[in-house]
Amino acid sequence: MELQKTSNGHHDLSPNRIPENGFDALENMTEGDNFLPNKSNGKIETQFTDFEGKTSFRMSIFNLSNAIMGSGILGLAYAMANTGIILFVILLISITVLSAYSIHLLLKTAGVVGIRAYEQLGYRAFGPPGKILAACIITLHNIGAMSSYLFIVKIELPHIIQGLMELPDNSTDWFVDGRCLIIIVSVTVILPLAFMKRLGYLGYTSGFSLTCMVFFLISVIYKKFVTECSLEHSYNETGVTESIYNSTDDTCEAKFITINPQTAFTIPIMAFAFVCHPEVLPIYTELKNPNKKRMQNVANISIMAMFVMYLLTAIFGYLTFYGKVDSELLKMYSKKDTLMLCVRLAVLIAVTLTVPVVLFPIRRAVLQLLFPDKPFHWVRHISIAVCVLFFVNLLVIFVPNIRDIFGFIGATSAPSLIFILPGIFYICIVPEAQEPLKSRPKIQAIVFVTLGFIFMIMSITFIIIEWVNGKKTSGGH
Ligand SMILES: NC(=O)C[C@H](N)C(=O)O
Repeated sequence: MELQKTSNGHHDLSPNRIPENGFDALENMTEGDNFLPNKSNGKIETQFTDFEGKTSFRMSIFNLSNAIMGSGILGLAYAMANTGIILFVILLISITVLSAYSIHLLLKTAGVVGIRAYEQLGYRAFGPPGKILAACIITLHNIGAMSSYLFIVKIELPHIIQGLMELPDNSTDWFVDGRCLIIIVSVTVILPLAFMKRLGYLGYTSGFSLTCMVFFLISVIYKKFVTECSLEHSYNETGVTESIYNSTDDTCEAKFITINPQTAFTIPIMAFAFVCHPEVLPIYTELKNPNKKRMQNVANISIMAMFVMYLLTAIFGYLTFYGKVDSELLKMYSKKDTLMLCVRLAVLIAVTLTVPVVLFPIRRAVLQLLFPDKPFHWVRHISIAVCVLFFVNLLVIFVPNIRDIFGFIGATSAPSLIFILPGIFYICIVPEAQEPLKSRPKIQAIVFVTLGFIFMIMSITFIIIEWVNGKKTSGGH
């Protein structure tokens, strides 16, 4: 689709010129595009004319909640075991509030310039390097998130099939080989959903994915009440159930505050669990009757709902297994238990249905980097999805441990996406005339960015120390 060029060579996106297919216009959008500055109350607000969204408020909440909710939830009980209940609650509340504030910064910045693409905000702030940086961080982060989801499929699906078919644990058939199974799931479920032209179409699968997670939460709560601590059984690698507690151990006691070497992973795990920022602007682009307040409401409702689910899962998961809880909560439940078999299946469905949502921003980033001026084309749309999924499949086949993914991504790209980039974009893009550098919102944003850097440096340092020590104590394995 051709957009009319203005006299200065930029695309004209004025309301009189709303293209028939706004989505193409968004894909076509280049750095020099004009938007409509609209001065009201002395503030420069820009109307979005790039794309006329059709996704309802409710579907947008489902999509954003689905983007937030993923494998991060499985690591939260482990985080609580390594911080204690009080410290965990304080940290979780802080990350929730900061995450919502970060979305406020993103939406406000997008409103000022009239662009609803993370990479384009990078461009407005720092030119081409800013755009490349934003695209790379989004790609890195979302590939990490997708890998962690497929990792769960690789580990859990064989157990479910073995349990349902009552096969012995040492069976070597191809249909209980996690590597084959992720390829089958990728081709039959994920790829068709990833081929959808719009994120809005995934609202129904996102709603279903959230329902599966609610079932998971209810089961975790139920298990806490039917499991006696001293009789608790843990599923181990050989499939033999065994008591995980001994009388000299105090692991049946809940700790209120704990600090140990694994505490280093807490902030990265929580930060990872709340990342949804690459999906916020694409969801905003497709929202019906978009304005900042409406999108902020979508974000606040989604974040609050996920906060409640995260808190309950962490508390009840921790109070079931206490200090022995694994970094992947599901590993703690017996695989002979039919209820937990269904729960595993539900989590697996939930994370599988999240993969296409997380893939959308990667494709957008790749398109913005490699084909910035090209109109929408099915071949590009499909081939990027195929390549990304192929790469992620390869990665998952070689990933050693899910905790390392949480730790690494949580420590690097998560603070960048939540704190550093939205804050820096806000400071650079919102004009001095509208908000001077010494105004309260700008100072807040500066503090926010500084906090992000502190989190990032602290987490990376702790994790490196933990890895080095861990290697030493385990004889380098
Ligand atoms: N969307 C993401 O990047 C990760 C997601 N917040 C999770 O917990 O898995």
